[in-house]
Amino acid sequence: MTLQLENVTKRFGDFTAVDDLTLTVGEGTMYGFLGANGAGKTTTFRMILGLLNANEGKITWNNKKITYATSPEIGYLPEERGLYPKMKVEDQLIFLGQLRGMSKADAKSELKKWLERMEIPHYANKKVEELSKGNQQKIQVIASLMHNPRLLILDEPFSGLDPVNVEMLKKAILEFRNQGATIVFSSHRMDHVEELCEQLSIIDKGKQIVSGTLRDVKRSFGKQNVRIKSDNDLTLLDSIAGVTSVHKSIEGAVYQVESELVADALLTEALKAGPIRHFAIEEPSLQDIFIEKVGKEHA
Ligand SMILES: Nc1ncnc2c1ncn2[C@@H]1O[C@H](COP(=O)(O)OP(=O)(O)OP(=O)(O)O)[C@@H](O)[C@H]1O
Repeated sequence: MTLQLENVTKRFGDFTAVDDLTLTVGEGTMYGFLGANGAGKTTTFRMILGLLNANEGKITWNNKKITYATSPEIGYLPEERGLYPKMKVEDQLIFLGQLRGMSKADAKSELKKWLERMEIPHYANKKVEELSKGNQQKIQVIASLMHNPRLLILDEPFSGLDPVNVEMLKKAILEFRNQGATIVFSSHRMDHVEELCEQLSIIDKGKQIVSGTLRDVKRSFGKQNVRIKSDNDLTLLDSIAGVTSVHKSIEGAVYQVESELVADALLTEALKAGPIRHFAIEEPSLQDIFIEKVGKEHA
């Protein structure tokens, strides 16, 4: 059960929102789809779901085009709210479950399970508009998962959720992954992507600028971070050749470096200033990679 996008392009008039995008997401894979605001993520999701037609290229799920007939296999969590504010939670979820091919009885029993799992069973008979933003997001999450889809397209799934609910949702998504579902999700939270995704793409102005496994993306970035905790003045370290950026904090600083030789030079210089409390060479974070790649493209 593979999702495949081949040379997909979407134009709105003269404007190209998605430009020649190719990617493959295999069964049991969690795929991070990253990009700055307006990069083309939601447009891509809408094309995958058949809500928008691509101008060029081909999109297939399990070697077939996604159509209304495929809809029971697909769970889509849109970024914008897609619930009826005046409708009761239970009625809403039954309605949405039925649209995904569930019987009324199945929808009823599944929604009950999910409301309990998400720790909001007492909201079943409330109108959606009476719920907080985060709880509305949980209802939307339930609507996208309750029919047990095999392909999950999640647009900013953690948006508006508190840390406890973020963990609850991560656990649920991971269970789907472990049962072999194919999952694509967008997020502006790089730490979530780093924690959950084996593979990822970064798109910028519709173009794919990075793609691959998390490990390969980090390796090919080429730079590392050196973290030093010290109570001494480390200003002299900022100008060492090969230091490409510096982030200072109360505890010390993190230096992005081009090689381990530069890390040696930083250690030597830091010790000249006095004792240090911590020294570590770390792999770059996805946040570092995103900021450098997307930032450079914008420059
Ligand atoms: N129906 C439309 N008509 C014209 N332009 C559109 C339309 N839909 C999207 N766009 C444009 O296409 C670009 C990509 O938008 P899209 O919503 O896919 O970005 P995104 O990556 O999801 O952004 P965000 O992170 O802000 O949600 C934007 O410049 C947007 O203005």
